[in-house]
Amino acid sequence: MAKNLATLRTDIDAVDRELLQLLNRRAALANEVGEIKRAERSPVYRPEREAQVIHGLQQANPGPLKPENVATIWREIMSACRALEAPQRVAYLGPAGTFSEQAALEFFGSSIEHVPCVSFDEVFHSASSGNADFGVVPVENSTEGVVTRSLDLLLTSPLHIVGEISLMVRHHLLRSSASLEGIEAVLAHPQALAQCQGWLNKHLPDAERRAVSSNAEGARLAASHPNWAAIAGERAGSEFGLHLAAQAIQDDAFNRTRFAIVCLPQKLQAPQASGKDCVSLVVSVPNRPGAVHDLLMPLKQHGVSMTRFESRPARSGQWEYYFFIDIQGHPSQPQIAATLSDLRDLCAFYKVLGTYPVND
Ligand SMILES: O=C(O)C(=O)C[C@]1(C(=O)O)C=C[C@@H](O)C=C1
Repeated sequence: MAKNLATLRTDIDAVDRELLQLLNRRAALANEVGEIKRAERSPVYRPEREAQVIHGLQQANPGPLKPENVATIWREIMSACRALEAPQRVAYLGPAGTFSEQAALEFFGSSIEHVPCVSFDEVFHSASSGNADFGVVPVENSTEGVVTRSLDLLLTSPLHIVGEISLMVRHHLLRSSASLEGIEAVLAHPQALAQCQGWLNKHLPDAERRAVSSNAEGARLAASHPNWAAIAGERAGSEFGLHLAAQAIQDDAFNRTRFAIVCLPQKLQAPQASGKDCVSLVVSVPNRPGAVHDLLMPLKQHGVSMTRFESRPARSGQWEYYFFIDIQGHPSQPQIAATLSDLRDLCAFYKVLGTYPVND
C-alpha cells in the first residue's frame, strides 16, 4: 500500500537528520583541511578540486535528482565548508541586487562576505589590494559583445582569471508603480540601456535614457522618484520594493552575460587540470601583413580549439591590437604547452590571464 503524506514526511524528516549528520561530518573534515592549509599558508579555494567533486558526483548520480541539481546543491555545501576554513571576501559591481552579485553568489555559493563596489575599476582595485580575496566582473554579453573596460583592466592588472560563469540576463522595467504612464527618465548601466534599446525606442521613445553606475543603483534612485524607471533584474526590484512595469524587455530573448572571477596569483595554487579547462591569454603581434594568420598557425598545427578571439585597440595610434584568446585545454597537456610556447615566441606581447575549469 502507498504511504500516506504523514508517513512520507516522517521518512523525509529521518533522512534530513541523517543528511545533517553527514553534512556536519563533511564540514568537520573541511575544518581539518583548513588547519593543514593554514599551517602550509596555502590558499583555501581550490576550484579544480570543487569542479572534480561536482563532476564525480554527477557521474555517480543514480537520480532522480538531475545533474544540475547535484551541482547547485554541492556548490552550496562546498561554499559553507570553504567559509568554515576561512571567510572569502568577494568584490563585485554593487549595490545589492546587481547581476554581478548574482554571478558571485552562483559561482561561490552564498557563504561569502560581500564587497560591493561602485565601478569595475574598484572591483579590480579591491581584489589587487587584498581588500577582497576575489573579484567578479562581466567580460562579455551575447547582445552587446565584450565589456571593454573589463578587458582593458585585465590587460594591465596583476589579477588572474580563476573561473567564469555565464548568466541568463533578463532585464525588467522597474518603477514605484506598475504602469508605463508618465515615465520621464529610464536609468540603467550603459550596457543594459544598449541591450534594451529596441524596446525603449518602441515603448518609451520620449523618455530620457540616463546612464548610471549600475542597474541596481538605477533601481535605488527610481524607488524615490515616481517619474523615473530603472532597467534591472528581479533581485534589484525586490531589493528596492519596485513594481514590474514591463517584463523581459531585453532585445535578445537569450541575452547572456559571461563573468570572469579574478584574484591575485598568490591567492590560488597553480591550477591543476580538472578535465575541462580553458586558458585565457592576451597577445599582440606586429602590425604587418599575415601577422594574425601566423598567430593562429600554432593552434592549427597542434590541433587546439579556440573558443574566443576578441580584439581591443592597443591605443598606440598605429592600428595595433591586443587579442584576447581562450583556448580549450590545460597547460599540462603537451599540445597546449606546445601552443603556448609557440605563441610566446611569436608574439610581441604575451600574457596568460589564467587557466581555469570551464562551467557548463
Ligand atoms: O579539498 C579541499 O581542499 C577543501 O578545502 C574542501 C573543499 C570541499 O568542501 O570539498 C572546500 C574548499 C575547496 O575549495 C575545495 C574543496
